[in-house]
Amino acid sequence: METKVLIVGAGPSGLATSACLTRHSIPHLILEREDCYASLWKKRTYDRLGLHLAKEFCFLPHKPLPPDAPTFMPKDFFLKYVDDYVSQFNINPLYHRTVESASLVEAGKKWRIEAKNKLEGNVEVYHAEFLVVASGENNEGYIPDIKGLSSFPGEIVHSNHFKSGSRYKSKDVLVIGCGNSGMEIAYDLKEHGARTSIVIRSPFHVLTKELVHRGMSLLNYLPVYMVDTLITMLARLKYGDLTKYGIYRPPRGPFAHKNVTGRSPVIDVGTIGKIQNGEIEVVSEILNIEKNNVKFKNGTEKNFDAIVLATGYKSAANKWLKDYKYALNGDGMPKNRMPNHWKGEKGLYCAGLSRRGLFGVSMDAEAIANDINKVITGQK
Ligand SMILES: Cc1cc2nc3c(=O)[nH]c(=O)nc-3n(C[C@H](O)[C@H](O)[C@H](O)COP(=O)(O)OP(=O)(O)OC[C@H]3O[C@@H](n4cnc5c(N)ncnc54)[C@H](O)[C@@H]3O)c2cc1C
Ligand SMILES: NC(=O)C1=CN([C@@H]2O[C@H](COP(=O)(O)OP(=O)(O)OC[C@H]3O[C@@H](n4cnc5c(N)ncnc54)[C@H](OP(=O)(O)O)[C@@H]3O)[C@@H](O)[C@H]2O)C=CC1
Ligand SMILES: O=C(O)C(=O)Cc1c[nH]c2ccccc12
Repeated sequence: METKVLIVGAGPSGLATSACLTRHSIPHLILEREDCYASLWKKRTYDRLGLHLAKEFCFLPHKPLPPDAPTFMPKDFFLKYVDDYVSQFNINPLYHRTVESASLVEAGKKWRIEAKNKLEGNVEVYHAEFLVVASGENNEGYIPDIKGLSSFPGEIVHSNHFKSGSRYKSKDVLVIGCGNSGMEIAYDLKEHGARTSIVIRSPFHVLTKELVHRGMSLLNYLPVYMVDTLITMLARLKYGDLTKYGIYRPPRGPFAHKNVTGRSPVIDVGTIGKIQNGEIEVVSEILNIEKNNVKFKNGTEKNFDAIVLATGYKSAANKWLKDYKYALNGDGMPKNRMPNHWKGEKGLYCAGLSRRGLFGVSMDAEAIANDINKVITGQK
């Protein structure tokens, strides 16, 4: 099948790019491996997830949020907005299509895309002038190489399959990873009566969602270092010294740290209080696992019934994008630096790979559609 633009993935990035292309009347197709759009949000997030960022940073292009949107939206409120977005822009992804390869053909003028149709069991071939990678920076769970992990006889679940702590009442559960997923899952486990421990091995910032909101608003007027100084000071006042729990702040401030490393500050949902009052135990880096027994670098050891790997994600675009070098590096992330990270060569683009959440998604989608429109109209 021939199309002008082919978009891989019907998450917020693919949907936003589709809406922006439609506004330029540019024909396109979206291929999605699942049976629905926004599959990360619908199928691979835990029940209690709500948006950590305020509503002014969490909408898609050309459609404001409804006036009754709360400052911090619950997941279902955001998903209802996405439903309305899809209807308004009449977006019709082709579902059950897993893109398995994409390469340049016809002397570098076209992209040839192969997708497995999971319903029919056959491979479909598409040709497009422009290819947009919108398969997500959270595409695959990252599973670290931890010595002895495979000997663990209990349940091991990655955070993208974790739904709720309700199944773990009175169990000893170890959460590995203390990003936003690990910290919130630890809280959820404790709320459901699990005896919960969390591995903390590197420094990170702890803020409230209100502090992040205030910081992001101030960034419109003040330089990053000033906002960082102010927000870190307010966070210190709120949380006090957390080093006795093994929680250290990185040398850079929270927004500079996000800009440089892509790592978000932990937006506390109540986990810190549970760590401070001893309900959740902090443990150090893992030395090795032997059956149910986990040994930690500080010499302690403990038996666990289940492990949650909240160890982060990776982009898996390089697995299918054979000619990735025109836009991505070896990790499947943009090779160009901001603000031109979304633009590759030979008609290749990437949306939603800049670690800037939905705000970044919207900016990429608009930039990509405008650029494709410029190329097409320039060609005429
Ligand atoms: C737990 C969690 C909470 C988050 N909360 C927030 C938040 O509150 N605010 C915020 O701004 N950001 C948040 N984010 C960041 C999140 O990445 C973005 O909100 C958003 O989902 C990115 O959209 P996307 O379309 O780029 O990627 P995704 O939402 O991951 O969508 C990618 C789509 O591509 C499909 N796909 C992948 N590979 C293929 C293939 N080979 N063939 C066909 N289809 C494919 C997938 O099935 C998926 O539907 C959160 C992320 C996680 C993991
Ligand atoms: N409500 C919301 O808005 C939410 C947003 N998110 C966002 O989704 C994205 C993904 O977050 P998340 O899933 O937390 O992933 P992150 O990549 O942010 O965090 C991964 C964590 O795993 C740790 N880790 C990795 N390997 C090991 C190991 N071998 N041993 C011990 N620890 C290890 C990392 O520690 P180290 O630093 O030492 O490598 C880090 O603490 C982020 O941008 C996050 O902000 C997530 C949840 C909720
Ligand atoms: O939810 C995330 O991790 C995001 O990537 C969203 C985001 C973009 N910029 C930020 C600054 C501070 C905290 C979260 C984010």
